[in-house]
Amino acid sequence: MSDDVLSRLSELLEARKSADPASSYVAKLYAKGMDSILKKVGEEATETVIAAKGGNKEELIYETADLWFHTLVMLSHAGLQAQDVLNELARREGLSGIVEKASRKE
Ligand SMILES: N=c1c2ncn([C@@H]3O[C@H](COP(=O)(O)OP(=O)(O)OP(=O)(O)O)[C@@H](O)[C@H]3O)c2ncn1[C@@H]1O[C@H](COP(=O)(O)O)[C@@H](O)[C@H]1O
Repeated sequence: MSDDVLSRLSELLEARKSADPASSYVAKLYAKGMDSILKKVGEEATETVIAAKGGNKEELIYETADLWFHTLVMLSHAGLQAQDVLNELARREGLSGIVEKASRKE
């Protein structure tokens, strides 16, 4: 598979589905279930907003990484991967290209 960070992390999150919750943070989250994962996503989203308001770029990067990571765990628990979201963004990019071309013709 591809060697980018998101792909590697997606593979790791998939592998953690059969890992021991005692030795893995991700396996522990899976064992707690979707509601607990969503609670973490909500907390990390709030911490990201607070960091953005605070204006410290390092804090914002750190909290956004926490948020992205927990949304990846959420997707994985739902049977999805980062690539599914990247595909949707690519589809929208394609759509905006079509809209741009159409508006240039007008
Ligand atoms: N990228 C991450 C990552 N980002 C954040 N976190 C964890 O997410 C948690 C963030 O939650 P908080 O800041 O609220 O800290 P906390 O109080 O310890 O969290 P809670 O106990 O309240 O859930 C911390 O425990 C971090 O360690 C991560 N844990 C794991 N990964 C990746 O996932 C891989 C698999 O991890 P394990 O399953 O632990 O092997 C690792 O190799 C990493 O690549």
